[in-house]
Amino acid sequence: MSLLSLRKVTKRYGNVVAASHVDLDVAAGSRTAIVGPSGSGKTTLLRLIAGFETLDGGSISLDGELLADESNSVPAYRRGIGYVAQEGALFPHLTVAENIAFGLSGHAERHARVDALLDLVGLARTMADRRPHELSGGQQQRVALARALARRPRLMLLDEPFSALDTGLREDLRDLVAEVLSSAGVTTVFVTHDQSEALSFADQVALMRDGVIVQAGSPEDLYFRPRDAEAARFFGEAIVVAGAEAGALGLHIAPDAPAMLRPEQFVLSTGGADSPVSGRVLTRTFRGPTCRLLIETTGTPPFLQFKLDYPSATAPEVGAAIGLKVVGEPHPLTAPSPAATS
Ligand SMILES: Nc1ncnc2c1ncn2[C@@H]1O[C@H](COP(=O)(O)OP(=O)(O)OP(=O)(O)O)[C@@H](O)[C@H]1O
Repeated sequence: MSLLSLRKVTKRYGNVVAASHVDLDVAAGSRTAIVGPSGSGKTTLLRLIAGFETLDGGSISLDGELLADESNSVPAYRRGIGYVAQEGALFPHLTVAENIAFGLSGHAERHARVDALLDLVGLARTMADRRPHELSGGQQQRVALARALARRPRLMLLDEPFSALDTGLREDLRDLVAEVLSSAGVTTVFVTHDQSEALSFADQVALMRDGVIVQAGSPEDLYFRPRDAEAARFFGEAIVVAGAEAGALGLHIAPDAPAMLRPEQFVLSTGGADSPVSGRVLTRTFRGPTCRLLIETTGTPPFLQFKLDYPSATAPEVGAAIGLKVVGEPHPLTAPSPAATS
C-alpha cells in the first residue's frame, strides 16, 4: 500500500521549474531513491515532502492525510517526517545525547531512548557527552540519523547523507542505515547522485531530469530497461545500437528504434574462431581486479567501439584478436539517439 503519494507536484523558482507535475507513490516500509543530474530537482522534491517549501501546484499526502496542496500546508514539525541532510545538521552547542533527545519529553524516557538509539546506530554510549566537533563525519551522520529516528517518524528523508564520507566508510554506513531503517520498518525516500547506491539501496528508483520524473521503477527496470539512451547511460556503460550497427553484431532489432546492451551482455573469448562476432583490443586500462578494455569489432562494418571490464588475471593484451557473443536481448529505447556508443 502506498504511504506517500505525490500528485502533479509543481514548484517554480522564478523562471525555473524545479518540479513539474511530479507523480510518485512510495509503498509503506519501502526505500525509494531519487536520482538525476545536478539541478534536476531532487532536493526540491525532498524539501517539498518535508514541508520546508510550499507547492505551486499538485498535492502531497502521507498515510491518507493531505500534507500540502496549492492552498494548504501542514507545518514541517507536525508532519511526522525525519530529515537527514548531507552534513552539518547537528546543533553544535549541544552534546550528542542532547542532540538526539531534542524535542523528546520525560527525563527517564529520554535517557533510555538515547542509549537505545546510540546502540542502534552503532555508537558507544560513552560518546553521549561529546559535542559534534569532537566526532568524525561518519559519527556525526550516525547521530543525525539517531536524532531523526528518536521521534519515530512515519517517513524518513535522506538528502545525500553519505556523500561527504570516504568510500569505505560510506559503504559501511550505508549498509548500517539500510539495516536500521528496515528493522525499524521506516519508509524512506533518499536523494543520491551515486547510481550504484541507488541501485543497491532502493526498492524503487525515480530518475529526474529538468524537474520531471522521466522513469520510476525497480532498480532492475532502470538498469536493464531504461526509457531512453540518456537514462541508460546514467546507470552505467551502455552500448546503444541502431540499424546497421545492430546487424554488425548479429542482432535483430526494430528498424527505426535504437536498442541498448550492457557491456556484461558481451561474452568475450580469446582466439575468437567460434564466436559470431570478431574484434580486437584497442586499449587496456588496469583497474585492480578488472581491466577496462576498449574493444572494436572487426567483422562486418560498421565497426563498433565500446568498453567492457574483464578480470585482470586473464585480460587479453592490446592488439589481441577476440571473439564476442551477445547474451540476452537488446532492450529497445523509446527515444532515438545519434551516438552509437557511450
Ligand atoms: N531557493 C531557490 N531559489 C531559486 N532557485 C532554486 C532554489 N532552490 C533550487 N533552485 C533551482 O531549482 C532547480 C532544482 O534544484 P535542486 O537543488 O532541487 O536540484 P538537485 O537535483 O537537488 O541538484 P544537486 O544534485 O546539484 O543538489 C535548479 O535549477 C536550482 O538552481
